[in-house]
Amino acid sequence: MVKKFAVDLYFDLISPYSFILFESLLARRSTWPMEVTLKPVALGHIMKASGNKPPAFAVPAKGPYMGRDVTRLARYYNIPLKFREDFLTIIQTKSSINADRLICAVQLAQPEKAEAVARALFRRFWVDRADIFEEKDFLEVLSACGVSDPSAIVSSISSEAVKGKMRENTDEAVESGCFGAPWTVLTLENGRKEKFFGSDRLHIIGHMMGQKFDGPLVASL
Ligand SMILES: N[C@@H](CCC(=O)N[C@@H](CS)C(=O)NCC(=O)O)C(=O)O
Repeated sequence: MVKKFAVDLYFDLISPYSFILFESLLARRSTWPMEVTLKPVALGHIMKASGNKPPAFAVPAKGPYMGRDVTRLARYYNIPLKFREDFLTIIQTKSSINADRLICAVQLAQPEKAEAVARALFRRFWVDRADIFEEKDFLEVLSACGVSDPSAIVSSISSEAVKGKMRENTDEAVESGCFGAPWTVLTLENGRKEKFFGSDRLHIIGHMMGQKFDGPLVASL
């Protein structure tokens, strides 16, 4: 049996580049020998802990660039992401932490549904331009994904177990040198860990596993 590489994908739903890597990396599981573990994190905390700032606040020109760049990337990967014009307002007024915690809650209670829930949340926010901030948003997503007992899962978002899982992912990312999202940690055969910032290092991740990057993705979305 081919040995699989362990790949930890740290992401925040509020990050459009995280959505791009979520889809483009996961789609390659059918050809690359890897086991991907999804690790939702609190990007705001990572920014603070690493002394970073959201790019558009650090350098105003990065805001409009990001909109164009993300749109171009999404088109390249055939991901129906639509960059939101209200993105800067949203990151100043809302938090995705509960939506990220919702993924952790599903991972703890019904792990086989966690990837579908993460995808549904990404799509809801970045494709349908709907909210992922309130209990009603979460209930809709969980029901659509066939998660059983959605109300109990939503209530568990504020439990110590779920909050602790998010904290653990976030601290682990920061300790590994993370300063933004997405962040990927690939464990090589000799145990060495290679770390990657961004969705634009996919070809190098594949290369380090001895795999060829086969270009744009025909998404099954
Ligand atoms: N070049 C990267 C950009 C990723 C990126 O800008 N991520 C944002 C969050 S959406 C971030 O954490 N930025 C921190 C930074 O640029 O230092 C890519 O293509 O994925």
